[in-house]
Amino acid sequence: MSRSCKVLTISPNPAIDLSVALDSLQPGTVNRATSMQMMAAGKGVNMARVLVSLGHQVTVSGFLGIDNEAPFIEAFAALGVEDDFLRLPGATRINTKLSEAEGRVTDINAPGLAIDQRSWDDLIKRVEQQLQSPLRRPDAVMIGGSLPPGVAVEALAELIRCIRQHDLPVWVDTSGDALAAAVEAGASAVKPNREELSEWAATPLLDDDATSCAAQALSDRGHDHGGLAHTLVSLGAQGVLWLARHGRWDSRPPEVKVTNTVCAGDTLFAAMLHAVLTDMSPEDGLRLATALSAEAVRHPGVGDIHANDFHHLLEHTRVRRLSDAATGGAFV
Ligand SMILES: O=P(O)(O)OC[C@H]1O[C@](O)(CO)[C@@H](O)[C@@H]1O
Repeated sequence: MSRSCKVLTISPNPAIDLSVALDSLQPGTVNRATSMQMMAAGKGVNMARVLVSLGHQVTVSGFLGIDNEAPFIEAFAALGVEDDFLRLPGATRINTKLSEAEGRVTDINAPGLAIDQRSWDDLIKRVEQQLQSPLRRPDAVMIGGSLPPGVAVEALAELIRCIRQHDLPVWVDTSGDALAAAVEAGASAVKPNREELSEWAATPLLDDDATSCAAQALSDRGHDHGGLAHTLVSLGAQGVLWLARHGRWDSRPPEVKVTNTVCAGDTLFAAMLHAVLTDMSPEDGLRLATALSAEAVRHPGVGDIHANDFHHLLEHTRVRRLSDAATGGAFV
């Protein structure tokens, strides 16, 4: 049993995910679903699920609308996490995920509840209270997802700087201007996928070398701002590229039947934080996170470490250490 840590996850813009399974999506026609499922979600909530399954004590925070908070309250009770979400009038957004039999997923993510400056200031105060409390102070903070309407990227930067001033690592999974702002504000780790990295680099990433160069540029930019100990690039079935201060690795999961990719990235990021907090070897940590993320794509929701064949997935996940100059070499 590895060490249990305290983690705070913050979801400025959580969501109820409506996962709709269909044989194949025919836009502009009536489509019949084969199944439907609703789940309290958003990146911070999903990451909390993974961290709890890996044995950590988690507090969840962010903003929830009081009109439809029930699925969140149920989920938090089932998980055994501390609920520190601020409540606001209105409803939390519903994000629709259309997953086709062949594994393609179409996301329709709503904008979310508008947040005013006062509410954002309240969130920062609430977070600071936890960071200052000797009993509740976390070992790390994760911030996940898009920014809700009314929240500018400068506000995210302020939150990150506040957490860094308390000398805590802050892992941020976001995209677009918010990703750039997070890096400049000193985020400790980020996890763009290829498209998000391409947007940050403002260039198409047509091959592995271009992806690797852009990841290095992002990592260097983070170092210049005193943060980014970890840059993780999630590459879907191709695996993960990981640039850390102490080396570079990549990984490749075994082939799995893809049913729903929605929570793969959240699973990967949270499992990597677990690996770092519990001092796993880089190879074992990246193998675990990659395998768990592969497990996640087989169904809606996050990866399940208790899946019957998880050991098989783990054994068939390849990890290799990369030299500083190259991406070649044999998988170990
Ligand atoms: O905040 P964003 O970028 O709209 O993403 C939210 C979505 O991301 C997820 O957390 C999956 O990564 C979904 O549960 C959720 O609907």
